[in-house]
Amino acid sequence: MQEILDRNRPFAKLGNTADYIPELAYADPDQIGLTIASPDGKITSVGDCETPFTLQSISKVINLLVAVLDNGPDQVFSKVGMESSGEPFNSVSELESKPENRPLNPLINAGAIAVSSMIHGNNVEEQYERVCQFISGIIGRDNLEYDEKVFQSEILTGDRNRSLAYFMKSTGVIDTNVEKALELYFRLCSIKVTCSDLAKIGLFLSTGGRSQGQVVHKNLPRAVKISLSIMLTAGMYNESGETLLRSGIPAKSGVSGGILAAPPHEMGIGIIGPAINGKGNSVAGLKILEDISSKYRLHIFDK
Ligand SMILES: NC(=O)CC[C@H](N)C(=O)O
Repeated sequence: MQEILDRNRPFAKLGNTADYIPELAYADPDQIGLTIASPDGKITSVGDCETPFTLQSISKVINLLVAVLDNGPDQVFSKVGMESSGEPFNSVSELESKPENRPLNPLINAGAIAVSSMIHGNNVEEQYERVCQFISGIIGRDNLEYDEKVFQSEILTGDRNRSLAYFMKSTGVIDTNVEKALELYFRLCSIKVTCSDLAKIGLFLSTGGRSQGQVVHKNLPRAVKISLSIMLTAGMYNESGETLLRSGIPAKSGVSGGILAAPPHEMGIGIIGPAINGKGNSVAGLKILEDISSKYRLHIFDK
């Protein structure tokens, strides 16, 4: 693992920290960390895995799981599609051109905002707490919090997301209060995690939704299967096809530079590298994922 990390460290120089969310620009572009969680419970980390970062779009996977458990897949996918995307993650034109204006999938911004709005709860606080409890149950710590500065930064500058959300309200995809839906979405994107948290979530997904060997909700295996399928085809936005070719692992990126990966039945992987490329994916992180895939023969078509 150390060798893979060191070999790929220089790739960070080819990327930049996200600056469209101003607060994210302060991250250290040279931070690189990697954690693997094995099915026997062993957690192995190399590099800078202590510094927390915000979940950003990785939260979209969790939100999808909770929304599917809350509403059932039929209801969720009556509002949001399940296709992969050739457009940037915050594309407006794509949303406008789709039949019934349904977002293409739950992992692009429009789809994720719509999915968040379907999470049960009487108010944003309750919805947020339910998602946090879900994550806490997986990672085994209940002191989760969100980064207030990143959250405020997104609230202040998130007009592209706001326009996606208001458009979806106008077409009936969102049928709750738009500002509340956005507040929840931004809060969930701002939850602070570490590489080992991501690796534990990855392990949970790769084992079909088990925590300590137990399936904690009878509908989880189905919800996990749905999430992994969409991560495989759309988890890296308009770089998902190339990532599928190179790594072949269900994975989800975030603009803070995190990558969550879940090779089925194998392990959970958490990676951080805040220097991202133009498609919003960690440059060194993608390289590390590819090397791990080849080292441990994790490509789904290697089997
Ligand atoms: N790709 C991402 O991580 C995007 C998430 C970010 N919070 C946004 O909405 O723009």
